[in-house]
Amino acid sequence: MVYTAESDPLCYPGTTVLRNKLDLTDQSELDEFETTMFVLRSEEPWPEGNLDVTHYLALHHHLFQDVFDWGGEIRTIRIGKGGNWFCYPEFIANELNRIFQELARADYFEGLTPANFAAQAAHLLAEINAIHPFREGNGRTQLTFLALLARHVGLPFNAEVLDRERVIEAMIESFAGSEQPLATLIFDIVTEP
Ligand SMILES: Nc1ncnc2c1ncn2[C@@H]1O[C@H](COP(=O)(O)OP(=O)(O)OP(=O)(O)O)[C@@H](O)[C@H]1O
Repeated sequence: MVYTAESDPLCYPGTTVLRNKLDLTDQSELDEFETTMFVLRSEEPWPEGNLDVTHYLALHHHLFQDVFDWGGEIRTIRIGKGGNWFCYPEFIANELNRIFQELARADYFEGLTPANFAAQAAHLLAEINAIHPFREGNGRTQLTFLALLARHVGLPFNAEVLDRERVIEAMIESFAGSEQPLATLIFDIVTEP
């Protein structure tokens, strides 16, 4: 996805194409490579972990290890999308720790009704999106982590509900302070069709 970014050492000079392991300098070729590898890696078993920051970073590393050298690493430049600036890099580690401590304190959403799970998971995802820890691959890591959480609490994860436009709209609304569309989307994902 195209970002508002400062001059970016992770890109090939004079372009907005991220340096990658195949040295593809054409954005559409990189997109295709990224998608292929993401799909392959997401069909493999995901890294084991404790639903904490380390686990979240390991998940991103797993999904993007074939494409970028910095899979699982926190970004170091400021980025935004559509006029929304995400967390400044110097605060990302602390913010991630804070939000994942909240998740632990909430017992990883165990034992909640689907509606309550959806509301709490919407808040978690909205926070993680506002932090946007990685230079790329945030949306896909968010949704993979949501699938992990649903599995952890024994709820289904109906991936066919994931309409791209609906996800992005709900995320943008959550950034603006309204988490309800995201909660409704997650409710639809974790309840049987
Ligand atoms: N204007 C915006 N404000 C806040 N969040 C946004 C905005 N536009 C998109 N997003 C969210 O940012 C995330 C996408 O981030 P990023 O591009 O790093 O992830 P990706 O996995 O590479 O891409 P995608 O999720 O689009 O496949 C998604 O959760 C998306 O909903």
